[in-house]
Amino acid sequence: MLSARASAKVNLTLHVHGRRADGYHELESLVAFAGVGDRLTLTPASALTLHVDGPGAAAAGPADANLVYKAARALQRRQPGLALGAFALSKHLPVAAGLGGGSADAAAALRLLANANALPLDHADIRGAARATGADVPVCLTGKARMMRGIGDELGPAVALPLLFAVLVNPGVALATSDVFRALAAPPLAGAQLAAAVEPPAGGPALLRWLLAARNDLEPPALGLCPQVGQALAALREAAGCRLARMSGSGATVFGLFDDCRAAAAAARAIRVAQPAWWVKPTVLR
Ligand SMILES: C[C@@](CO)(OP(=O)(O)O)[C@H](O)COP(=O)(O)OP(=O)(O)OC[C@H]1O[C@@H](n2ccc(N)nc2=O)[C@H](O)[C@@H]1O
Ligand SMILES: Nc1ncnc2c1ncn2[C@@H]1O[C@H](COP(=O)(O)OP(=O)(O)O)[C@@H](O)[C@H]1O
Repeated sequence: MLSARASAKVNLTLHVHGRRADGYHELESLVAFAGVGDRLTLTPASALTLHVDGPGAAAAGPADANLVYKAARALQRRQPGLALGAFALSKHLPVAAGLGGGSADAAAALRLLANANALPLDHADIRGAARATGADVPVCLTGKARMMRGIGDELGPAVALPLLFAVLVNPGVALATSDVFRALAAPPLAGAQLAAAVEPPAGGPALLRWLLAARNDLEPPALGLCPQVGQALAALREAAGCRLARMSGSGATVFGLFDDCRAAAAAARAIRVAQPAWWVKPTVLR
């Protein structure tokens, strides 16, 4: 049996440049990965199957619509002789949460299938299957912090982040990515003057200044659709030692960055006491 971690993705920044003719949006985002996630295993078998359990299993929807299947089928179309097998997904991340849980699961499926079939991860068919499965899957496949551009298909070099002590807070409301982009009502991309690609600075203080000067353009429309995003941001901002609080992706999960792991743990404890129904996780982003 092969096993892979599917780590939550956190968009430390997310700038939307505009809407393309096909409805997708070009963006620029510094993506990092958290120490919390789902777990996927693959046991050799002649047929492709998927069993889902864990606290998020029901919210993830029917197994046959799972992104694990979509990724496996996308790779099988490109590699007809692909050895498949029985997947088991332990679903812990909140669903439709801006943490890319489904994309992380799909990327984990591609990593396991690559391993089982002796395919290198940078094989054109693995990369093609990732792109065909979802905009966030290519970056999740790499699992390393980096800038993501285009609609998620253009990836910058891996970025060595300093230790980022964080708390992730999901206020228990599912937000569909497409609804948040629609509410943004971004201008068409055609004619937009795109600035040259920028890489984040190395080093803690410079990186924090750079992060503070950046934003998540999807936060205002998400706040309009889901006021609980504002409550979760306020809870983080009130916590001692919180340097930055921002929404990840299309929400509703927000993250706070803290001076050290004790401050992050204390903030997580206080938020859990005040909001026992929320999903609250202290973690390190890398
Ligand atoms: C916004 C981001 C930021 O990392 O994350 P999430 O909030 O979903 O985690 C991603 O770009 C989401 O990636 P992913 O969730 O894989 O998107 P997809 O399944 O391909 O697209 C879902 C829907 O989102 C919209 N969409 C997605 C990506 C993009 N660059 N422009 C878009 O307009 C489209 O309406 C699309 O139909
Ligand atoms: N393995 C999966 N985990 C979570 N959601 C999944 C999965 N497969 C398919 N989905 C569907 O994908 C949608 C987006 O889920 P998710 O990836 O959790 O969103 P987000 O990227 O906003 O965190 C959900 O509506 C869900 O029904």
